[in-house]
Amino acid sequence: MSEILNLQQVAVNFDDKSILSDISLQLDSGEILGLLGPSGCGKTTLLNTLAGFVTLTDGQILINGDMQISRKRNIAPEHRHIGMIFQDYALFPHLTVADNIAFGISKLNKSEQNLRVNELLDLLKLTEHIERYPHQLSGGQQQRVAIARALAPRPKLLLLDEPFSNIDARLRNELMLEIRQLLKQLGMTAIFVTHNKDEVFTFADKVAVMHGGKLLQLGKPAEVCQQPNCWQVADFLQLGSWIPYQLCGSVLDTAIGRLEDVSGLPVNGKNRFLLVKPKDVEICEAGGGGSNVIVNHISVTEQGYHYHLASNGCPPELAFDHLSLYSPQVLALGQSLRVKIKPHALLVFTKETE
Ligand SMILES: Nc1ncnc2c1ncn2[C@@H]1O[C@H](COP(=O)(O)OP(=O)(O)OP(=O)(O)O)[C@@H](O)[C@H]1O
Repeated sequence: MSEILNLQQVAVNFDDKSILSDISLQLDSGEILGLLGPSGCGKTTLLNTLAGFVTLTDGQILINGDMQISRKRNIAPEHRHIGMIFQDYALFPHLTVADNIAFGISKLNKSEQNLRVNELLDLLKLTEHIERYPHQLSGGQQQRVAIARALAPRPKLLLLDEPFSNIDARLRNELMLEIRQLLKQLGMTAIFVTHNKDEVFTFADKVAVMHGGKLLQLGKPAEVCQQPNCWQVADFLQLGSWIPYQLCGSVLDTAIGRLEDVSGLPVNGKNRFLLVKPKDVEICEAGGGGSNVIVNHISVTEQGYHYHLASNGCPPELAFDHLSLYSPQVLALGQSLRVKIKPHALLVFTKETE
């Protein structure tokens, strides 16, 4: 597979304030990258920098192996061969579906324009709406028009800023799968921004998790989920609950039990937390000792009951107030019980607390 995009130590400042720093990533032809991170971490700024709406402060961007962009060598957005789809689709309200799609290809002769528009109408199942205006379309149909418009100039790379945020939750999954299939069919390379980790796992081949203007981790969704490389990634992806621990030699103590022979962990100190995935917590059979947690919230989910547990009767330095447990077992609010951690696949981080 050929490389379409290569970012090397990209940095962007606004008014001398660092917004993006040291961003390096590569994307091969046909790959879909999901850019994930908390609000304000710089996702949209990164898309705008790639599209050419924001100027680089440092580093370089290489598009399709031959277009080199740096602070000294800027290339105008219209010459970058990049298509962009905005969160609100930004369709022209006074143009029909066909004219919206043809907007970026006005330099082609009329018959070529018509050929391309018709191809895209067909591909995106919009043919019956050809004469409609944006306000006469549903959110999903407007999104398809925006995609068709961005694809019309045959870009090398497609950028999508929160493409599913305006879509009804019930339709979202269906639409995501449909658009993913379409991009794959076209062999299109794409980067999309989202806050929603579930979207990334449905739509992306690769995930990039950002925080504070930096790229923290880049990898396949399953890799990032199973091996987050720092607490911010684990925290943002809500991979589990954080509980404090103390380490004494190779014995790790928590409010819900002791784990033996855990060698190679960071030495004891402040702000040491164990990431406990819900599947790694189990309820002890009766007679397994006194209670160590209390149920302080219950919700119903497709996977059974979701309980929030708080520690009960442990030293203050090991206390926690939120441990997730999914179970088909019926427990009452305020009920005390005993749980333990299954001693495998432990993830331990130094988590900075406010
Ligand atoms: N034109 C600008 N001038 C100055 N600061 C800006 C400008 N645009 C964005 N910022 C700042 O840059 C930071 C990153 O913003 P950006 O919109 O890229 O984040 P984001 O991750 O896309 O956020 P969200 O998920 O909320 O859309 C924020 O602190 C924002 O206030």
